Order: sequence, then structure tokens, then C-alpha cells
Amino acid sequence: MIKILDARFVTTAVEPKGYPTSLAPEVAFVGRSNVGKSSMINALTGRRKLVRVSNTPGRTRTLNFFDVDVERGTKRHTVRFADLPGYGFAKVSKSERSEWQKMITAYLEKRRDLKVVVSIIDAEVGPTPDDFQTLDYLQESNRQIMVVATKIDRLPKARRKPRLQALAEELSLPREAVIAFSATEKLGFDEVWDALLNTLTA
Ligand SMILES: Nc1nc2c(ncn2[C@@H]2O[C@H](COP(=O)(O)OP(=O)(O)OP(=O)(O)O)[C@@H](O)[C@H]2O)c(=O)[nH]1
Repeated sequence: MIKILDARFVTTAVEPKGYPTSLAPEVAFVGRSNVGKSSMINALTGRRKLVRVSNTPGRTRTLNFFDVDVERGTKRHTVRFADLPGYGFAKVSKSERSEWQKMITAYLEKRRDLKVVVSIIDAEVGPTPDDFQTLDYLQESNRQIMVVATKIDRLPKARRKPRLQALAEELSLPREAVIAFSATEKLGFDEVWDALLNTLTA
């Protein structure tokens, strides 16, 4: 049984000197622009508007940090979430793309508190070439990765299991390594939190 006790915005940063000082193990969320990352963070923190959900894709241009106090059973934990700007948005210029790359690589290479990267895939659409590229990069950087397939509500119930199996195969991962999620139907909350806390407390 997972219970969110509190969730709060910490700070925004674009480069390492702006990162908040270490307090708690950190979980970073990455995904294609418009994949549903903000909605997922809001759902996981039990807050409707902690992260703004935009109708205009590609709005998040900074790293945003949040602290979440969570209770599982009798144990309390504080986990820091890092919301990374979405990738693969077609309308950005080359220079914006390279700024994005610099920002992300600096974070992923240097952040010592970073324990898990949640790679968010659209259950219906993905993985896209950009998703593969990001996952390859994360694997090369030896980061612990968790794959969450969101917007699973868009698939009829009978298609969900086979779709997750196919996604896992496409990503060369065991089936249980891909967690289904839906912010709109509130599916996967316990599963994602359990996986995160199991990894962070291992
Ligand atoms: N059906 C469905 N729609 C979702 C879900 N999560 C998000 N959406 C919708 O997908 C769109 C994008 O959601 P956001 O949460 O803003 O996505 P984002 O990845 O943060 O987008 P960027 O700001 O571009 O990085 C919105 O219209 C959401 O309402 C979900 O689980 N199911």
C-alpha cells in the first residue's frame, strides 16, 4: 500500500550549478515530447497540478526537481523526481536541439544522486527511433533504467497484455521490465512506485 504524504516543487535548473543539493535518491523521467510525462509525474505524486500539463508539446525546456514523501507499509521515504525536457519534438530548431542534448547529457553524466531513469514510452505508438536512441544512450551510460508504457487506456483491454509483450520484445527486455501506466485511468501507480522503491532501497 503506497501513500503519498507530500510533494513539492524544489527548483528549476538548466546547468549543473543550478541543480539542488543532494537530499534524497533521485529518479529522472525522460520521454518523447507529449508522451504524457507531466501527467505521469502528477499522477505519481497525487497532485493534479504539480507539473503543468501542456496542450502545446515541447514546452518543458528546463530540468525541474520535486521532492516526494511517500509511505509504503510502515516505512517513509523521500524521493527526488527530476523532470527532464521531452525529446523528439519536430518543430525545434537545430540549435535548440543541441542545447537540449547538452543539458541532458550534462545531467545524466554528472548527477551523482541519480539512481533510476524512468523511460516513458507511449504504449500505443512507441518505441520511436528517438526512444531507442535515448535507451541506447542510457544503457551505455550504465544508468539503471525502468520502462513505463503510458496511455495504456487507449488500447482495448484485450490488446494490452499482447502489446506489453511486443514492446518488451522490441526493447529486448524481459516482459516484467515494462510497466503499464495510465494517468487518466489511474493504472500502474502501485506498480511504478513499488518498482522505484524496490530499486532505491535495494
Ligand atoms: N489517454 C491518455 N492521455 C494522456 C495520458 N497522459 C497524458 N495524456 C494526454 O497527453 C497529452 C500530453 O500530456 P503531458 O502530460 O502534457 O505530456 P508531456 O510528456 O509532459 O509533454 P511535454 O510538455 O511536451 O513534454 C495531454 O493532452 C494529456 O492529457 C494517459 O495516461 N492517457
